[in-house]
Amino acid sequence: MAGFLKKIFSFGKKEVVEERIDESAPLPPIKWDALEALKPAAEQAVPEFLKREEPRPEAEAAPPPPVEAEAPPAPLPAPVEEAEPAPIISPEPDIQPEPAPVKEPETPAEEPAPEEIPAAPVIPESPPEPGPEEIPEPAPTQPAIVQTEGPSPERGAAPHPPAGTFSPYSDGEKGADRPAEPAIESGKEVAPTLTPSAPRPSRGEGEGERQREDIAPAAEIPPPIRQPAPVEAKPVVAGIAPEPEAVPAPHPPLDGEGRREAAGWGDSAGASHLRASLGTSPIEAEVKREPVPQPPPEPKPAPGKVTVTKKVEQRAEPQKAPEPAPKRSWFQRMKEGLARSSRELSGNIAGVFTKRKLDEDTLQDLEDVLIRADLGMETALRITDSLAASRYGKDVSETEVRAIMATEVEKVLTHVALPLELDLSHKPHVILVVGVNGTGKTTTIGKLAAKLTDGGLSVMLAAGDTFRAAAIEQLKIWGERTKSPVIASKLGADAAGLAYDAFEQARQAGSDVLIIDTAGRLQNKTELMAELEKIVRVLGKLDPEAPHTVLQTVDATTGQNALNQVEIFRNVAGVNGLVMTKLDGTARGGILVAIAAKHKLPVYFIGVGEQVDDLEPFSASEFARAIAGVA
Ligand SMILES: Nc1nc2c(ncn2[C@@H]2O[C@H](COP(=O)(O)OP(=O)(O)OP(=O)(O)O)[C@@H](O)[C@H]2O)c(=O)[nH]1
Repeated sequence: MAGFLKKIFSFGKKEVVEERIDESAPLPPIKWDALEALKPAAEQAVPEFLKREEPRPEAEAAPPPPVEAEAPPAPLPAPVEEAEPAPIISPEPDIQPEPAPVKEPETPAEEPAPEEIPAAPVIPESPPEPGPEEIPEPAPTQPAIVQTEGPSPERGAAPHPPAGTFSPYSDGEKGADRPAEPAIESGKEVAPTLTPSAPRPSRGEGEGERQREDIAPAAEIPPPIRQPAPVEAKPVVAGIAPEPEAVPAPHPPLDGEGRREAAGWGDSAGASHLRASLGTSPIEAEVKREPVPQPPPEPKPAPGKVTVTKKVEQRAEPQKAPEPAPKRSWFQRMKEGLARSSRELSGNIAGVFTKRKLDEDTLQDLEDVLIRADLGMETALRITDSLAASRYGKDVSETEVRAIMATEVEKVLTHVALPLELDLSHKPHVILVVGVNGTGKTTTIGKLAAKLTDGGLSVMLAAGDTFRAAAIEQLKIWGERTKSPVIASKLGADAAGLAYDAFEQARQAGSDVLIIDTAGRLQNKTELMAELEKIVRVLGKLDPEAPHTVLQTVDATTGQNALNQVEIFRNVAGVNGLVMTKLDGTARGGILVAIAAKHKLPVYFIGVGEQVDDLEPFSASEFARAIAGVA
């Protein structure tokens, strides 16, 4: 370098002296303060920078060129779209400038990311490299990933790591599919899924969206800031890294899969094609892992006993069937059925003898009470006479009156409380059952058949109630239950003819007993009663003594009308025995005493329920105590 001339002006002497500066001499220190003072504000050198920056906002035309040069990936939108018809690529350019580092926290599980960051630089070519380092298998995987990313021309334009890694990943398989594998192209599913805008929504759901969000702010960040880009690659890398099955990366695969599903790829054949063609089996593995639905938590065994085999199983506690309430005895049922009658009677008796000595008036009052209880005039007089004989003129308690009543009622009933006797010299012994509608004929037949069959007798049933189809079916049911053959005919058939046929068949079958049901009828219905008379007459043709037993069912709740019923049926059909039914209900049991006293007909059974074993032999004492309210 030439020497530096320094001119010194001497205003006094006007001498010009040229001194040659010694180059070797050290430069004097610059006095900045002095310079600043000397220079006018307009001449400041610093403004140059300011000027450069200011113009940017005004006319960015100037800056653009450098920007493009620096970050070609960003402006790529246009080229990207041209290169790839897929809409997926177009959005990518916007995303490239991502400042991913900020979002990374979203993918927490990816701790390895920081370590892999250094690998990021390699990413542009093969982003998944970090993965391979960790896992030996990655070799095949990397290429797959590369292809995926490769399709984005963005890379070619700009080696920017983030852009490259992102675009391929976001579009994922799609991008890779198209360019890389013909198989994919052939796949019908692939094309449709890629073309539609599906990828966008998928991104929104998946990683792509995150990246966008992250990127948006970063887009304006100057180039130097982009350096963190490699960091951005982390998520991508993480997503890819999991490809090797060994990598347990959780989140990234989710994104990938989410995209697939959103785009309609799912596990479809298209997806499989992609995998096969790309050889990204690891990715498959990842995708499969994540989607695997978590099995619903097994219900906790309830407190109690459990069985431990392969797993803990609740031991089903044997459901104890509710134990049927112990069946009350027939007497208890009868007693309860007669309770209303008994309470009413006892109350009335107590009312008669309250603070009163036994005299004619009290005896008359008692007689009225007993008659109103359906016991009948005869039975009432027996009771009052008995009471007067022993207690006349004395104080009498209600309890004493009830005791005397029980005794007298029993005396009345004892003569009728007889067991049913069957003369088996007659084959069959024919039992004709008659009664008013609904008094319990068919039910009583069933119960009786059960008793007889249980006793070893062969029984045949005849459905003589040809007026009601239900009655025929009802008897058949009883026949099945008691294993007794049932003779029946068409509805409306002649009942007498049926009875005759049944008798013959029973004879031929050698049955011990033939029980013939008849239609219910009111005793005042002359026609029906005539039919009943005809039945009896027809049976007598086969055996003059048949029917051997004529049972009349009497509803214990009927009241005084029962007396008339028995009267008529006895005259028409020759009733020679009674069955008092429904004594378990709200019975007016007193009528039984009246019937017994008047007609002196044997009472063979009482009905105390609807079940097969609810037919009990009649007991005078029990009935008397029950109706008198004596324990
Ligand atoms: N509580 C109770 N119900 C009875 C008893 N006997 C019969 N029944 C019921 O009374 C109803 C009439 O009984 P059935 O046997 O059909 O009377 P039925 O005399 O044959 O009737 P018809 O054929 O219409 O004349 C049915 O619901 C029976 O279950 C009994 O002793 N106690």
